[in-house]
Amino acid sequence: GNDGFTLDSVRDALVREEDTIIFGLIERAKFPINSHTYDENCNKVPGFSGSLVEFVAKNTEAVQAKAGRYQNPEENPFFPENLPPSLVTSYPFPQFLHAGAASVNINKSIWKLYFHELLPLFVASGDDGNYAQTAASDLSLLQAISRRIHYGKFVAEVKFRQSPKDYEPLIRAKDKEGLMKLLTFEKVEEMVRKRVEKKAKVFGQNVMLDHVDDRNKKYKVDPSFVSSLYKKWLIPLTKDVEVDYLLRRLD
Ligand SMILES: C=C(O[C@@H]1C=C(C(=O)O)C=C[C@H]1O)C(=O)O
Repeated sequence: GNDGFTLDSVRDALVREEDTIIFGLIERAKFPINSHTYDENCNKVPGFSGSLVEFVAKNTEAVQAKAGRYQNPEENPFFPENLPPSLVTSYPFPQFLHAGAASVNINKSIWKLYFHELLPLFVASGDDGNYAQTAASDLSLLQAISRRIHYGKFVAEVKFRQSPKDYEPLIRAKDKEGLMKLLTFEKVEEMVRKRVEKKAKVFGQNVMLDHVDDRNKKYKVDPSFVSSLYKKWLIPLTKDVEVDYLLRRLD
């Protein structure tokens, strides 16, 4: 069977993940850039080589791995190297994806994209010393973004099962462009872009008790940044994951 996965259900999961991403952006934007978090020559941890954010991310992932986080095929670690095994009994997650799914992990590029391009676009300059808190909010936002993008595996599996006869020849021919075209729904993408801009306005407004604060509209993250984040990065990367997954689908 389909283990309850349908095109509607996977799209609903992506819609709900938008909330997590937008709240994650709002939470990270509470702090200024705090560049010492990312500089391996600052906040040195004895015995650890790397920046504070790497220290927090690797150690947090290790704890979460032991507690079973990566037993769920929706979750992909940023530092899979040397990750400890789960210490707990696994919940029987449905094995909906093809086995090749495990080798699709673009978190290294997501990590670089986030720190080099995205972060400076939505946080203020400055330093308030909250480096550990900053690293923790970076990681939870990165995890939400990564979950969204890698959910492309589920989207692709649903689409493949709906019309294998359309997908199989393109997969055999390794026709990436043809696959990209077949899995793309422009209308859906346009709705996503509009909805996340609206959510950024609703979630990021200042809530006043006795009046609507519409004189001095200042949102906690810029709604047009959120829509361009989806347009330029999150949607294209989700589709890249869909294509990568499909290319392995008949192995
Ligand atoms: C995720 C899907 O596949 C593609 C990617 C989309 C996205 O990343 O939001 C939206 C529509 C499709 O072009 C989908 O069809 O829902």
